[in-house]
Amino acid sequence: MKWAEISIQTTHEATEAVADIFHGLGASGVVIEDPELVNSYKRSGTWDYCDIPEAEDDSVVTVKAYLPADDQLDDKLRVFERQVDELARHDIDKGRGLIRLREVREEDWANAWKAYYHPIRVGERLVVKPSWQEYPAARGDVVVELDPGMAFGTGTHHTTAMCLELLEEALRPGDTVFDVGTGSGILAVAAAKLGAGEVQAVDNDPLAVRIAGENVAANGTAATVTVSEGDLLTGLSGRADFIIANIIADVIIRMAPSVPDRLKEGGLFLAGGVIADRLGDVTDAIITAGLEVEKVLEEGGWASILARRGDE
Ligand SMILES: C[S@@+](CC[C@H](N)C(=O)[O-])C[C@H]1O[C@@H](n2cnc3c(N)ncnc32)[C@H](O)[C@@H]1O
Repeated sequence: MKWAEISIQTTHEATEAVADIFHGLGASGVVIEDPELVNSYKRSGTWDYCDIPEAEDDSVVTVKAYLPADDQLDDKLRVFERQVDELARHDIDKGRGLIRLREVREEDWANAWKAYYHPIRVGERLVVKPSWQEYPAARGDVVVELDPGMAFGTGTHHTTAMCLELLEEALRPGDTVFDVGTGSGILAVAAAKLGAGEVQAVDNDPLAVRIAGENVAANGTAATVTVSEGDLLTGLSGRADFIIANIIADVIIRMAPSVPDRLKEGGLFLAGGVIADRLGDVTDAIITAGLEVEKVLEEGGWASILARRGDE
């Protein structure tokens, strides 16, 4: 089968929205090439090997997707261009917006994203590594082995990394955790490995549910983590000590009012996926819902918020 690789040069801010547009067009794979992340990992020395050259302008992110090169391709391209232009209506800057098209063989793209994925250390103890790479674990390391496939969440994105850091810092052994928008399952698996007693993970994308289930099993955490398809907190049972939602600002704002009722007294809410410009809106929504903001992390234009439900 012939495939078309469509790539667009865009901004950090527009990356997720562009990836969503590609997914909406039925893309079988979306690859995000973020030179800022690559450069920061190369400089930090956490990658043992990397054949990606250092980028001169690390503000330009390339998002690539793969679509069948069939008679619907032209129509899909037109829809893609229109939807990217419409991002401006949501105050999202598409940046250069340069779109390229090339034909590729299936075997080329199926593994394209792997070049960008190496073991990384997050926080004090967590190490996230792809299954095909060896990592000699040091004493005390908590290793999460992860093949994200086409689901979001390798740990290299700022939002995931900050959530992992805050999770490691604040999770208590035995906690019940809800992971809303689990993607690859990375935070759910990390929570289980950090000692959570029970993790209920949910995503509204069936592909993510399948991939998260595979990662949960591959990490030997299936006794602790359940993964199901669902919208936000609906479908999750009981109350949690720790609710994580690494999604996007608008979705967090939408779910905030229902969070306190689903948290035990003193429980924590960790919200990620918030672009820095929307931090104020999201913290307002969290405070209005009745939670106390305890900590905010900001990195690479993204923010994560840790908030607590006080005692009654
Ligand atoms: C940015 S990814 C985060 C993935 C992973 N938790 C991480 O931290 O890397 C957000 C995920 O939220 C899911 N999502 C978006 N809206 C949702 C909703 N209303 N209910 C459940 N999941 C949702 C998406 O499908 C996607 O997998």
